[in-house]
Amino acid sequence: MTTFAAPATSAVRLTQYARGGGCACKIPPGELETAVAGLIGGEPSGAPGELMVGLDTGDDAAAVRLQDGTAVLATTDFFSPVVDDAYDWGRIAAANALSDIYAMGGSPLVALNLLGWPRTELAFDIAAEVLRGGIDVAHRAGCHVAGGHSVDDPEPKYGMAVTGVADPDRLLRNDAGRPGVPLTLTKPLGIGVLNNRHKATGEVFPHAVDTMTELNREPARTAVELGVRCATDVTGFGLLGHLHKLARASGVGAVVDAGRVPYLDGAREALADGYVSGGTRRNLAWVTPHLDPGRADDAELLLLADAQTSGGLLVAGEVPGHPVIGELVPRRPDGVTVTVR
Ligand SMILES: Nc1ncnc2c1ncn2[C@@H]1O[C@H](COP(=O)(O)OP(=O)(O)OP(=O)(O)O)[C@@H](O)[C@H]1O
Ligand SMILES: [Mg+2]
Repeated sequence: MTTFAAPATSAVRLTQYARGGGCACKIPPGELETAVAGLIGGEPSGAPGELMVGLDTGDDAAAVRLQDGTAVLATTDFFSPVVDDAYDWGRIAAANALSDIYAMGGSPLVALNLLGWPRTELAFDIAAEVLRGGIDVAHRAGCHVAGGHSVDDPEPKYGMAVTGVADPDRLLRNDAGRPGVPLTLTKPLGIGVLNNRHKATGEVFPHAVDTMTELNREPARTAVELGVRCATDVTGFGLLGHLHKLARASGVGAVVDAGRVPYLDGAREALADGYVSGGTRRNLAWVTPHLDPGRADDAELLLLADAQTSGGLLVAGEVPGHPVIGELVPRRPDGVTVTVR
């Protein structure tokens, strides 16, 4: 029998096992789009449902309309440790995976765990804590957890594949934005810089953990009830990256009022102290050719591009109780999709 010299749960700093962390470890948006470009197009013959949302718009989840008038949603997300605490990491990863279902206007139905674990380096009871966190959040969302898949992996990874349902006529799509509509953001930014500081120093930011474990269920439900048709969630590509994707898919432009964007306490200090992830810098570089920065300086732009993990919804419409941070406008002929003012 193999014996492990793995440290006890409380002694382990899980973020030290991750090269990146959370959604900041996503493949950069430009590289991802190049990699999946060849997958766009072909349709299977005899499929029992109609593909309403597929790869071409890079939306949050796939949507298939069944003949009974239901849309089935499918999405998956997993990443390396974003915080040191195993239970919190599990909760954050599950809230993040479920978020793509909410970002489409749906309700999660059943989730499967996806786990990568360095089994000779980290005790499996730590993985059990991660899974416990995930299940607790899924159950809070009213979602079954009914299986999964686990592999030996040099870097720990956790997430879920989630199936949900939605009304096909009331989806929140990322390509349904229209000029003149206000933009609402339902969680403050700054998760990326605080997580980066946590990884570097071990300081714990409970308010960031609270934000990341909060479900996007209520604002999504409210948006659907109010007749909103366009939204996405703000994750690894940052507000600027996800807004660029939404504006591009919708064929519109977008304006961000930088002074109205909310930030978590400590975010500006973390940025000033240099805790910026490579993912955030890549986000800004990717968006820059399509960005009119106005008078925003580099620090402001880095915060707006900060790679979020389990961030809020970016809704093309008003959601009571959450700040309006800009609006959609007509498309600009010069290729700029996002203007900061
Ligand atoms: N390996 C892959 N094969 C096919 N499609 C992929 C692959 N990786 C990502 N995609 C697709 O690319 C698009 C963008 O992915 P991305 O992960 O940024 O969006 P997302 O699912 O909204 O995730 P999140 O909200 O967690 O950032 C999605 O439509 C996704 O399904
Ligand atoms: Mg998403």
